[in-house]
Amino acid sequence: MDFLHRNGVLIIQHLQKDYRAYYEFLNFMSNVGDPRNIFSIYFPLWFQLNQTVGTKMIWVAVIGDWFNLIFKWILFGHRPYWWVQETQIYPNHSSPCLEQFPTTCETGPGSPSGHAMGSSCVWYVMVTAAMSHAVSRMDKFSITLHRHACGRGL
Ligand SMILES: O=P(O)(O)OC[C@H]1O[C@@H](O)[C@H](O)[C@@H](O)[C@@H]1O
Repeated sequence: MDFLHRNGVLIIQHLQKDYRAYYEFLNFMSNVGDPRNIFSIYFPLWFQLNQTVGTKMIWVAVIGDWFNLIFKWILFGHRPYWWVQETQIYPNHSSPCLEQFPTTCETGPGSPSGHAMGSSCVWYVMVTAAMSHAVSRMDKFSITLHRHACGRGL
């Protein structure tokens, strides 16, 4: 497990150091995808616009959270922020410094991340809904164009 945690810490350091310029964007994406928004914003909103997407949202929240809970019970993984303080693999107090954010300040087991699982599900449902909406509009537009062209004898 130490091997996994060590590599996880390296990835976090890489993201926090080399992608600092994208902080606002990544934070925005993370906040928009926050699963807690499903119940208060996305489900009521999507259910009005499209019942299928609204229902998908609520299932994603329920099934996603359930899976996350089961995986957390099984793995019971450390969070990188406390693991770097507790592990013995960094000699002479050379443990890396990881930046924390309000969403990462959680006390329960950290692996797998509920936030990562939930946000990717939210984004998946929203992006696929937007894409199928765009495709159906394009289809309608091309049918109208085709009819128009046929009507003019082109
Ligand atoms: O398991 P993780 O990654 O700490 O994420 C859990 C948290 O993820 C957040 O997105 C949710 O809003 C919180 O309610 C939840 O506790």
